[in-house]
Amino acid sequence: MVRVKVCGITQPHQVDPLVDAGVDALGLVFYPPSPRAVTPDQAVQIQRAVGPYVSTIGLFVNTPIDEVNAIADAVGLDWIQFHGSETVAQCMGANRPWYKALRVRAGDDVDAITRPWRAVSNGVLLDAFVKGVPGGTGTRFNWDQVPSTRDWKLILAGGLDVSNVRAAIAQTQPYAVDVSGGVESAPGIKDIQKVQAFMQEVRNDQHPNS
Ligand SMILES: O=C(O)c1ccccc1NCC(=O)[C@H](O)[C@H](O)COP(=O)(O)O
Repeated sequence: MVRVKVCGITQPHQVDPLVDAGVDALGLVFYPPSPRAVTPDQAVQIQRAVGPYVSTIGLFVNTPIDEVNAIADAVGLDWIQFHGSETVAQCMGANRPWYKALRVRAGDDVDAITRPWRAVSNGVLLDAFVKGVPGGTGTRFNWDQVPSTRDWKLILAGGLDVSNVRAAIAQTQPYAVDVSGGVESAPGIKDIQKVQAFMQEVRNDQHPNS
C-alpha cells in the first residue's frame, strides 16, 4: 500500500478531514519564508488535533540541529524531513527518526545521489529541483530518472496532483507519495475535496478492480 503525506498543514481544523480521507502523515513546515510555515506554537495546536496512529513530520531547511530538536520535542513530532542542504553528519544529530529530501535535476544519477542517505536513514524523498526555492514548488521532475530496481524506500514528491498521481505510482512504485500544492485552494489551505480525489486515485491504483 502506498502511504500518503500531505505537507504544509496550517490549520488544526483540517486535521480530522485529512485523516478521514485516509492521509497517513501530516507535514508541518518550519521554514519561515514559506507561505505554509507554522510557528512552534501553531504546530502544537495542530499536533493536539492529531489522534493516535497518524504521523506528524516536521520539515526544516538548514535550521541548526539544536533548534530542530527543541521544536521536535516541544511539538511532539514523529519524524523530521530535512529539505535543505544539510549534511549527513548534521542530520545524524536529530533526536527523531528522519529522512532527507533531495531535489532532482535533469541528468542527475538518482542511484548515486541517494546512496549516502540510504546508508543512514530508512527512506529518501525525491522532489524537483527549482533554483532558489527549496520546495513546495508544484514542479515535477523526470520520473524516468528513478531507478526501476531499488532496495530503499522512495518517497515521491513534486508536482503531484489528482491528474498524475496514478501514473506516478505506476511508473515509480514508491513507498509513499508526498503532496502539497496539488491539493490546495491557497498556500497552506488544503482543499479537502482535492485531497479526497487524490486519495481515491492513490487507493484505486492499489485496487484497480474496486
Ligand atoms: O511547502 C513549502 O513551502 C516548502 C518550503 C520549503 C521546503 C519544502 C517545502 N515543501 C515541501 C513539500 O511540501 C513537499 O515535500 C514537496 O516539496 C511537494 O510539494 P508540491 O510540489 O507542492 O506538491
